[in-house]
Amino acid sequence: EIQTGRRTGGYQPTLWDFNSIQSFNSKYKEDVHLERAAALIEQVKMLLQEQVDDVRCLELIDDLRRMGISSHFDHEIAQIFNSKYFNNNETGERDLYSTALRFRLLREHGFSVSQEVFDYFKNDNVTDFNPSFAHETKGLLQLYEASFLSAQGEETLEIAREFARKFLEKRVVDHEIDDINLLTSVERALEFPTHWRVQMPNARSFIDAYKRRPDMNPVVLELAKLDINIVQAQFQQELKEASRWWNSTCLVQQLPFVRDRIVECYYWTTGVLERRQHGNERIMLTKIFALVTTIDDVFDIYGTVEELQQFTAAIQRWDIESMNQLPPYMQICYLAVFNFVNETAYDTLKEKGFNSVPFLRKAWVDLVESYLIEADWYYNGHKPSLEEYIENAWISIGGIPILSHLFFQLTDSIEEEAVESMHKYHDIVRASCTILRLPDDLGTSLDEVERGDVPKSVQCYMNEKNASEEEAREHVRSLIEQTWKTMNKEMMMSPFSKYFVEAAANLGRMAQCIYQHERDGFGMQHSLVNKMLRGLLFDSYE
Ligand SMILES: CC1(C)[C@@H]2CC[C@@]1(C)[C@@H](OP(=O)([O-])OP(=O)([O-])[O-])C2
Ligand SMILES: [Mg+2]
Ligand SMILES: [Mg+2]
Ligand SMILES: [Mg+2]
Ligand SMILES: [Mg+2]
Ligand SMILES: [Mg+2]
Repeated sequence: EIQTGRRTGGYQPTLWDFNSIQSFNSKYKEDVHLERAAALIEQVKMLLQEQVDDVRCLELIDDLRRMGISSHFDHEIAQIFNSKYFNNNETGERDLYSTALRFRLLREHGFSVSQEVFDYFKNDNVTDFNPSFAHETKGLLQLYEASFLSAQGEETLEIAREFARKFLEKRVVDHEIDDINLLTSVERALEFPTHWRVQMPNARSFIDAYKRRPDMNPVVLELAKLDINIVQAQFQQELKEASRWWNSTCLVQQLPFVRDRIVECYYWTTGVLERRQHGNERIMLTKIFALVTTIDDVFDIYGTVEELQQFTAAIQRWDIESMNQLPPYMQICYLAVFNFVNETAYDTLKEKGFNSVPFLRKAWVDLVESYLIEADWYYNGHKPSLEEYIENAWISIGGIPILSHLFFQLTDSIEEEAVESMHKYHDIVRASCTILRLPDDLGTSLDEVERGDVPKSVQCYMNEKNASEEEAREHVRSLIEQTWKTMNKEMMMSPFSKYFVEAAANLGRMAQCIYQHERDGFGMQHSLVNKMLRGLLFDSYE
């Protein structure tokens, strides 16, 4: 029923208070560890350059990324991919495993290699893959992984995914995979394909798997174990700074109903911005996540319709005088956003000579307008169709200000044309926000609808199609898969900086990570996600 008056979100307090966050420490800040890591990095560079067998080289590159250390080797890896040898399409080999591995890594590195490399493995009337490959577990696994790099209309990759999934699942069920490491890799891929996995939050579990492999390289393993501890020490420093900012805003004290989740906000950024040098960007992004969470809760839980209309009007006007008409709890929200935007815009103007205020302002206005639409729907008991809902909800998830701020942070020389293209909302923005929105609905909408919120994608589909919840969830999962095809195409074509495109893809990936198993790893602090979070931020890797 429609509850009026002040509600609560039913969220638990934070698991880590200010003092516990400030007390985290790591011995891996010391030079002795940094020097050892530097020496190991040089040895792995040699390893990369010595690899004459290109499949072994591809496997090493894949392993380095999954263990979270490939950013040390960007230059060496780029050299390898740009060498003619790797780039030729008419590869002689007729081996499913190496063809699929090469295809995935080339596409992941921005080469739009054609799906036709798989034609050889299809049956005569090209409607499916040749069943003679159905017993090659390693080849099937790489074919399955490669299929997630598909853009719309790439029929062969569509067929590849179904073919590989069918036979991999069969081999798992029939216990036909004797190699425990291969079985682990297959189960891991069937749960989440590599292409959908963020790097740092998954690194620890992959290092665990790597050290059990007979073909693991001890130098690579030592570097991976040392490096994840070194990066943990860096992440802790960044988290402490973000926590000091959050504490100084006093938003938690003044708005006790909002989610106090600064650690989870910071954790999110370790998936979005995976490069060591982007520490300041992670701290800025943490602030955005915290502000979006706060305002989302004001609209979803606490504000009356009149107050929400006033807040929206004040943001639309974007002048400091507008604060006066707002109730006190909204004044502090307003000023927190206003100050944050102007502070980041100041940096962009100072460092890059570009005035980002009009674009950042538009991003925040678009967000609160979408919140107001949802609030109106809720208070009027409106049940939108799935299409009507998504048309607004890809905006109300908060990805637009996130990506707008990231655009200015991650673009070195800012061109007016690229800024306009980004802010008309380029397809890559909508794809990223949609892959952020849909897993969020799968993870949070049951709690949200129970406490009182607008029907979300799952509920809209159930209402519209008179479908069961499981049918609705399956449909939403298929929408995520479809949206990834748009994201894949945009990643290959987009005119934006490599780091921005990477962050846009990772923003959605991290939602899939936070809401894995369709539970709320953010608001409700789901234990599985919390274990991964502690493993990356707090517990050293021994
Ligand atoms: C960072 C976020 C993705 C953004 C702010 C907090 C979130 C975890 C999510 O919160 P939620 O309440 O689920 O958003 P919505 O469903 O109310 O739009 C929206
Ligand atoms: Mg909400
Ligand atoms: Mg909301
Ligand atoms: Mg809402
Ligand atoms: Mg939600
Ligand atoms: Mg919600």
